Amino acid sequence: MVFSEQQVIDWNDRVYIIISPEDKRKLEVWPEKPETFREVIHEYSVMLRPVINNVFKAMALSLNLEENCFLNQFGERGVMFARFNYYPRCPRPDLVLGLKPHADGSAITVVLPDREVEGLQFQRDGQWFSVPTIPNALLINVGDQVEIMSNGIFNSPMHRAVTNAERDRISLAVFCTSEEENEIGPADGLINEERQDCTRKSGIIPMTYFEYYQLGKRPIDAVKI
Ligand SMILES: O=C(O)CCC(=O)C(=O)O
Ligand SMILES: [Fe+2]
Repeated sequence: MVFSEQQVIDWNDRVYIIISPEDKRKLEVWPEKPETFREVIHEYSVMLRPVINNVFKAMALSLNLEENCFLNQFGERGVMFARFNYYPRCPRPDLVLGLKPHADGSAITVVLPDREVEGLQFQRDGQWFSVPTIPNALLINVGDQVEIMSNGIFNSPMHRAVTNAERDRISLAVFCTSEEENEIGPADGLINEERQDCTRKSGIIPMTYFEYYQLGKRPIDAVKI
């Protein structure tokens, strides 16, 4: 999305569509080719649901919380936004990023990274670490909504995609974002004397998200107290 002339453009082409719930799909903008696209993406979205449910439950249990507390905030009709990223090889990888540093605005993001070409990096203690390629593995990333639901215990990490001069790279990121009507807040049991509520109750508005992204800011900072 282009908001200003000064904006630094990311080195990637993308298709960005809602894949679930089914009645939110805008099929008129879905690619028609390859011909199997719709069927495969439908199957993928159906099969992701139990994976997502299990991840939310495991996260809640790991904090000794009621198993459905994150899942309920996500909702039966939590939305899956799919972003198909294509990063062409780039003549100046020293100057150009595929995706600028950002944290995801989702609850969790399920990434199907390129099978062979590395490019995704996460930041820790000011340093960037590359995610190794593991064919057919899914990478689950915590987004801002889970940082809020877990009252800051699970961090939504900064990450970026770098470019390279030799090979094109592709990835599919599915942003699992709570049902629009649901207000996100820290789960019961996570607010106590030691750990006060660290965010205002809110969902994160997608338009604000992309504006913040271009400015290199984290939208979650807008809801922090
Ligand atoms: O290209 C990747 O591996 C990750 C993409 C990503 O972080 C995103 O689309 O938000
Ligand atoms: Fe991301």
